[in-house]
Amino acid sequence: SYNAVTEGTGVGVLGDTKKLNTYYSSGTYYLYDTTKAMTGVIETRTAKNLSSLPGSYSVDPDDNFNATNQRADVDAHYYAGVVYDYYKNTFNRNSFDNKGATITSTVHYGRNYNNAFWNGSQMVYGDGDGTTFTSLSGSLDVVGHEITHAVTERTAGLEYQGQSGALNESISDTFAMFMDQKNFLIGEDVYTPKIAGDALRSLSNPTQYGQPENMSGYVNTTSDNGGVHTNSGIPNKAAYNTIQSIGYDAAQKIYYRALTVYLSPKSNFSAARAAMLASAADLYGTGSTQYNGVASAWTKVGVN
Ligand SMILES: Cc1cc(C(=O)NCC(F)(F)F)no1
Ligand SMILES: [Ca+2]
Ligand SMILES: [Ca+2]
Ligand SMILES: [Zn+2]
Repeated sequence: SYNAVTEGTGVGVLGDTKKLNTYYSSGTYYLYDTTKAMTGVIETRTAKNLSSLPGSYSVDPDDNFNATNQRADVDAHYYAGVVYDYYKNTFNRNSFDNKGATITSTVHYGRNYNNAFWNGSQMVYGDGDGTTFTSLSGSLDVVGHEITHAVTERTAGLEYQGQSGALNESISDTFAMFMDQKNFLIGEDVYTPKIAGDALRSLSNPTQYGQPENMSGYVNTTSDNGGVHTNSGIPNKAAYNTIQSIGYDAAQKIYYRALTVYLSPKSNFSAARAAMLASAADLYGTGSTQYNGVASAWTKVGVN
């Protein structure tokens, strides 16, 4: 038998059919995408509900990944490709390291695991418990959020605690919005599958899910690395304000330049405002509509 780049099909977490970039070798099809302009590949694996990583390749005998227990694998693979394409097509960034690193995703991690994370080397997704979450790879904004943690790690390196940690979280939520422009919600496709219309977080209305949306509401706590998933509501609202005032394209260019040129490990919210303004000045000039839109976006959330 021979090896070949193939195109398969799959059914995702929400029951939607999609085309997949797969690979044929010795009678088996793999979720192994060699079609991107990278030195590495996009590969998807399964932990088979145990917790050893990276687990074994997700495979299928006929290149139609339509079994119920393959749905999380299908979406992790498909959305990783969407995220790769977003960074390459929008900013000419070649994977999270800008050197074409392989993107490895592992699904079916643990049992009833209600979360997803970047572990420093790869993506990891739980199946959820069916009440709080369904399989977490089923949502582009979750996949975009997690892979953006890898980008942040290789660029600004924002320390994951306190204000820099909340900013780290907000960068991931914000780029998830840039990739998935249908709403300003995070996780709505996989959060509480039995309840319609809710989400894990909202960037337009952080308070709806218990997050502050102004510096006056900053939560000082020791839990969750100093409340990184709570205080992210403040820069998230600033990002929403920015998009509302200058649009997605200018906003994403400003955010990417801030992330890759101006932000650094200990940057706090005030440093973020300065980084965004410096980026807006570089790209559009001080006093430009974009510059002024950024300034007011952050002033409105109490960050100067
Ligand atoms: C509390 C809390 C929220 C998160 C979170 O955002 N996880 C990433 C996501 F992509 F799964 F949403 N983790 O702990
Ligand atoms: Ca969303
Ligand atoms: Ca829900
Ligand atoms: Zn995160």
